[in-house]
Amino acid sequence: MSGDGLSGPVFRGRRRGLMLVLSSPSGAGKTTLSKRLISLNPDLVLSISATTRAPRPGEVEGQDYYFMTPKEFEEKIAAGEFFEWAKVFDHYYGTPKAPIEEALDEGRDVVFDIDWQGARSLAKEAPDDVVRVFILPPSLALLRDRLKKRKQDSDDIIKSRMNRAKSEIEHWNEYDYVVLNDDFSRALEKLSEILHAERLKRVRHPWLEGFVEELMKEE
Ligand SMILES: Nc1ncnc2c1ncn2[C@@H]1O[C@H](COP(=O)(O)OP(=O)(O)OP(=O)(O)O)[C@@H](O)[C@H]1O
Ligand SMILES: Nc1nc2c(ncn2[C@@H]2O[C@H](COP(=O)(O)O)[C@@H](O)[C@H]2O)c(=O)[nH]1
Repeated sequence: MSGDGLSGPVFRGRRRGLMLVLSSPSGAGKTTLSKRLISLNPDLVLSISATTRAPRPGEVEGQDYYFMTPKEFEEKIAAGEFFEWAKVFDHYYGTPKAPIEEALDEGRDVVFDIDWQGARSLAKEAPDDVVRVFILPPSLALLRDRLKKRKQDSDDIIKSRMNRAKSEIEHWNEYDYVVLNDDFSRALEKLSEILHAERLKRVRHPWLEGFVEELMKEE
């Protein structure tokens, strides 16, 4: 795990990966932030969610989402294939379990772009591994502007996302960190700092116990 300061060649691979969960009202910038964070951190992978909503222009199957019908989604729920799932804006969204478990076991960190329901479920499922960050927009007026300028949703969809913004923001204090995405570079820098500090946490380095035990045997 490069870049965490505790993982020279001797310790490489001994840290368990962490789950960096980003939530925000729609349009606050979590997708853009998570993609930039990943481009700066090769050890970081994005959790690709499944959804029953239609693809937006330019969205690619398997890169942005796994797009599926409600029937396919419900079959996967029944088969226990999701780490968590929720209904957001009247569509199903869910986190496939297998790729996440594989990445964490390999000691890789995973970023999640999910709503407050998903964040709550993941924190319950894996309290030691989850780090929750809430992204706030500078104002609701600027949030609406960003959704409009993104040019990917109809006016009706933008309206329904704005209607839901306050009920997402209401959950801000369930999160470990809150980042205000006013200036993009500054928000990205704060997110990077959170990631790097969290990587250093004692609990993420189980090898330390054995290391200190050996250290204490020395005269
Ligand atoms: N700090 C910023 N200043 C101005 N525009 C921004 C900033 N951060 C992101 N944006 C722009 O705002 C729009 C919405 O960002 P993004 O799609 O990342 O939001 P999101 O939170 O992932 O939304 P959704 O939940 O709908 O997927 C994009 O066009 C993005 O380029
Ligand atoms: N609980 C989950 N929420 C998810 C997941 N994937 C995405 N989302 C959230 O849904 C809304 C809408 O996303 P959009 O791509 O249609 O704009 C947004 O808040 C996402 O964070 C998931 O797997 N689980």
